[in-house]
Amino acid sequence: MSTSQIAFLKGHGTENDFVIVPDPDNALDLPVPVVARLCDRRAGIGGDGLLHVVRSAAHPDARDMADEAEWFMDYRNADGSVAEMCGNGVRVFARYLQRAGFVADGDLAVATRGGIKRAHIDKDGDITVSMGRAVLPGSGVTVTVDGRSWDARNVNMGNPHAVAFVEDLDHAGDLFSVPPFSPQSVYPDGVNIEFVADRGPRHVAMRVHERGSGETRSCGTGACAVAVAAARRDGVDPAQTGAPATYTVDLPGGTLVITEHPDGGIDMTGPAVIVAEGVIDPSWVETMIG
Ligand SMILES: N[C@@H](CCC[C@H](N)C(=O)O)C(=O)O
Repeated sequence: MSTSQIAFLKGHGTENDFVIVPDPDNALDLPVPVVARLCDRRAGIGGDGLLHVVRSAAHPDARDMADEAEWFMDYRNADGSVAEMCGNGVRVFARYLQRAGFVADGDLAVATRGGIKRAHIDKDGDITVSMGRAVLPGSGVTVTVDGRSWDARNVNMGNPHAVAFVEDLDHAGDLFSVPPFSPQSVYPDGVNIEFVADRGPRHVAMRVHERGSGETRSCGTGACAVAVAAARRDGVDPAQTGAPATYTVDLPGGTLVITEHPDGGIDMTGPAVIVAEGVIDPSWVETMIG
């Protein structure tokens, strides 16, 4: 990482919070320990993840998307690991670009490791992201927390999820102290785990334990996985009925509205807020990289 002044912002989407590091030319090296320290809530700035904002043409993982999407969301989890996609992250990323004057209100394409995602930005309102289709591999999985196990649905939203329906969200126990377990063979690269309880017709509540971040107050890809799993459990499949299905998903940090369309495409709508901006102390970075 260059040790000249490095700007950052802090933002969140339904309280899934991110350190945002604008770096259009991809000039910064962000090794795992530096990302982990920036996301550290006591020794760093603090966040569930980091959004490295880079022009697609300047990043090897996004160059082939540059014609369609000028900006690449280089997403990292709080432990510094790379993830394919972050739904709340795309909304906050779009809000940053709008606020910085890089894009106007309206429609925007964002390159991610999970492909190009299209966002629609209302000036001061919510942001809708077209998240693509869910893949539901047939295999059932088991989620175990603190000695208790639940059958779960395997759902891939570009990143892996295991969705378990529970009677009471408190049954998930203290996810902070006892990370949920799922079979390694099904998820060799780890998994995000959602616990879901019914709240009403097409209305659910969830808690999530995120790969690379622990329990967070919201997860956009997780909410999409939950909505699709709940729909199939309810016997609802827009591909069969030809009608879109909308589920309201309550999370500890807010509410997301998820619509699955007959072509399988999933839209996620929710807020995105920038709360602060500042400069990272270059001498602090030097102590990390020696
Ligand atoms: N919070 C995100 C998901 C972030 C990535 C995830 N932890 C993973 O490793 O797959 C969201 O809003 O989707």
